[in-house]
Amino acid sequence: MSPQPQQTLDQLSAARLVPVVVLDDAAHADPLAAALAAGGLPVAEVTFRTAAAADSIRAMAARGDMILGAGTVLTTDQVDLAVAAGASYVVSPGLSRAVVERCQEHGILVLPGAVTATEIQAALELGLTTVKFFPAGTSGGAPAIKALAAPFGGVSFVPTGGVGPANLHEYLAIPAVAAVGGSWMVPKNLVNSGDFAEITRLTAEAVALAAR
Ligand SMILES: O=C(O)C(=O)C[C@H](O)[C@H](O)COP(=O)(O)O
Repeated sequence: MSPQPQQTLDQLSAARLVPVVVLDDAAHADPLAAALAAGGLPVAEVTFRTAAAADSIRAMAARGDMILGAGTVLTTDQVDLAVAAGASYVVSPGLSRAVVERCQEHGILVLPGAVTATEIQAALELGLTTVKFFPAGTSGGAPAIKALAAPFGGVSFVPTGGVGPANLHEYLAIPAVAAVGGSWMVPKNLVNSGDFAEITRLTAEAVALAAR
């Protein structure tokens, strides 16, 4: 049984950071999860950009210590695969009614991308109050979120795309920001070369920065 959407959102808000993971090989999933947990961040958004996504989520879920989501979810079939693999939340680059409604049927948290007032209103009409703000950097960044948070007082945002150590604080300082997502602590080259110690170091550094 998946956790309730609010429970998952509370976990992500407490973590403040959501590592966005692209795995070419599900064999890397368990050591990567171990590296993230060792860095103090047992959280991952495993993207459906690769065929290894569902098996990677399954391998990470088997550990029992991860807050696991599926990213780049574009179809209802991917929602079903993600939930069956053990994901407790789903992230989409944009707002798809079909994807949102399938997540709601499963009773799991869904974070669709929304960067305009119109997109946020569409999310509200689907009963959502948290959206992914993607791609954050090229959609106006922190000033855009502040401007949108004014009329949409009850909405919270998870900015992702172009977020890193240099601008993390601009986003986390905004009360409407629940957490930020990013791939900077899990670079693909380190995953593929098996340098999990460096991933733990980058993760611990990110956790320390977010706590400041
Ligand atoms: O398409 C999706 O649903 C995604 O998951 C997009 C990723 O969240 C961002 O591409 C990560 O952005 P960077 O941290 O700048 O690498």
